[in-house]
Amino acid sequence: MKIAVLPGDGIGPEIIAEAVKVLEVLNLGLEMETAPVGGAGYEAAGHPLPPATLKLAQEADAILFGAVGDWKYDTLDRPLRPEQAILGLRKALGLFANFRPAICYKELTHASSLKPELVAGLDILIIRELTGDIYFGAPRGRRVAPDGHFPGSEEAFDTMRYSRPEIERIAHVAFQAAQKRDKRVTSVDKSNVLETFQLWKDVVTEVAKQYPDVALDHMYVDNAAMQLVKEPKRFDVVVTGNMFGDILSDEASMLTGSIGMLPSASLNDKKQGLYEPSHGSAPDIAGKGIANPLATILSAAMMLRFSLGMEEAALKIEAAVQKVLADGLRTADIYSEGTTKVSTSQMGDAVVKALQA
Ligand SMILES: NC(=O)c1ccc[n+]([C@@H]2O[C@H](COP(=O)([O-])OP(=O)(O)OC[C@H]3O[C@@H](n4cnc5c(N)ncnc54)[C@H](O)[C@@H]3O)[C@@H](O)[C@H]2O)c1
Ligand SMILES: CC(C)[C@H](C(=O)O)[C@@H](O)C(=O)O
Ligand SMILES: [Mg+2]
Repeated sequence: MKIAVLPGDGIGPEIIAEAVKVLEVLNLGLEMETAPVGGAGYEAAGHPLPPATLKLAQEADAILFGAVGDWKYDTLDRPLRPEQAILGLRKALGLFANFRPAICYKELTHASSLKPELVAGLDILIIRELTGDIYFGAPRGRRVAPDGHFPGSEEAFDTMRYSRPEIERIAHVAFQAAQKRDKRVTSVDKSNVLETFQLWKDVVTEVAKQYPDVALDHMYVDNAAMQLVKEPKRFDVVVTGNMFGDILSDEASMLTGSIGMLPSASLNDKKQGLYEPSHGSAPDIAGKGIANPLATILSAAMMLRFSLGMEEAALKIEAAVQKVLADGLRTADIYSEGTTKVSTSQMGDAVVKALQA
């Protein structure tokens, strides 16, 4: 099995190093090859997604991705910005289904932003459509007023769009995921305002008829943002569009204790997948050795499960993460009194040790 390892920028290389350590100790015979991406790709080859990196990703069975981006690239035009690398990979590989599980480990109920009783036992699966919506809709661009005189008259625009097949396939993914869980799907939209999400709601409702064993409800995104912090356990599977899913998954991460705990899997219809933490490159803490590597380590577990068919090894990693938390080890983002603060690499080492025990 060949894995493309793309560390990226900021804390990307720090957290990926820990996930690689964990995979190596399991001795699974994985062939891991590293390539630059994002700002690192721009520095190495003049493009955030260098052709050689894209080729490696296309040929791999799975991709383990860190994060891309840094404030210093904010002045670059869109095609050259580091973030285009992850968007380009998602599009090129057809990774339309993004799984972002928000699970609150019992050891972290006190690290959550909510009262412990609201998050105890929390297990939500956010399914975010990942290759459509306003992220990829055309046309998009900027327009200068014909007179060209007033900078203030410049206009910028993006297009929010979904086609019926795009909504159908993500709805099927959500209902099938719910069948293996608590059999409840909440479809999050903004159909009271947007044409795009009226179609979304109609299509999800139609697809639901094929899954009579799954209960479907619909919720507007503004209400969903509120319900997530009021009563998060009312949700089982949440299915939504690209942009709403981006925002709601960051919000949901704080129910689990930290954005550093939220893994993700982005899948196409061939089981090829890209696995990355839901967070970004965190330039504010990069190089300090304090980033939480657990979201990346848990993403590696998802990789073993979904793309490589190694369920047993995935379960081992998840159990090892639980063990280090039960032993009281915490990176700064999930630290609380009475626990032991550890660095990024100490956390990775502890997971390795738990796997060797
Ligand atoms: N998939 C990706 O590669 C991805 C995802 C999100 C953001 N980004 C990019 O990352 C850069 C920074 O964006 P941002 O600051 O808005 O979001 P971010 O997720 O990088 O950071 C937000 C906050 O969370 C903290 N944080 C994030 N990950 C952490 C971890 N593992 N452990 C501890 N704390 C952690 C950061 O220190 C910061 O305070 C931008 O260039 C953005 O575009 C990339
Ligand atoms: C970096 C950015 C393009 C990306 C997104 O918006 O999808 C990120 O926020 C994420 O959640 O993976
Ligand atoms: Mg995001």
